[in-house]
Amino acid sequence: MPISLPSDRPLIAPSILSADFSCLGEEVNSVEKAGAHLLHLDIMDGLFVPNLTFGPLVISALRPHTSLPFDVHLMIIHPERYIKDFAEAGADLICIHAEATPHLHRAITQIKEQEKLAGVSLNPHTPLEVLDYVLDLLDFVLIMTVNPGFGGQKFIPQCLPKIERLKNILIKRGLPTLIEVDGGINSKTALSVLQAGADILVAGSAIFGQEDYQKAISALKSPT
Ligand SMILES: O=C(CO)[C@@H](O)[C@H](O)COP(=O)(O)O
Ligand SMILES: [Fe+2]
Repeated sequence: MPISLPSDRPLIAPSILSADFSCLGEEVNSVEKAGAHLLHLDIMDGLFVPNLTFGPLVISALRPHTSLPFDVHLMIIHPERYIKDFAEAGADLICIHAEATPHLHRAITQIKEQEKLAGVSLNPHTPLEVLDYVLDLLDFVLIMTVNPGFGGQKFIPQCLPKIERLKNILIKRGLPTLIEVDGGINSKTALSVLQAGADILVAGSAIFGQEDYQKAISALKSPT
């Protein structure tokens, strides 16, 4: 059975991309204690995005350190090659990019066969229409509000109407699919993203870049 997510809104998913990699286990414990709901893990292959991060080995090493669900954001070409590996390493949510495979339906099916929550991510320029025929299969859609590849980038406000439109489509189609938003989320940008309809906020630098993780997470939960 796929994991059940908490019913709170918004759910906060700190991205460890901005954490101190020399003590990742401690960093993960700290955000868990500070009120995070999920742990966001950014997987980059140096091809789909111009950066490299880590693979399933790091995820399985972190798994015993926390009970937070693992939200794995695959920024890799042909993600279907590695879905089983990430599922076995401890992923609970697996998100692939629509732009990274010509076989989106097949890749989504593979995630579901692993009994994980399935998501598809869209780059800032990618229209929602690519999801037309798979939307009812998805547990969540991840709307990128920066060009993927790096933490600490500036939020792209032109993506806000896309979140609003997606929310309306989901309501119209009666789908329970969650909207996750990733990139440049901080206490200033969170409000407009939530007003547009986001359910899950990913934040790297706005949490791990701050001294007080609890304060940073609270500010995202109820931005003003
Ligand atoms: O997927 C990505 C970047 O490609 C993100 O998850 C970033 O790690 C978010 O970092 P901030 O923009 O919040 O600093
Ligand atoms: Fe991400």
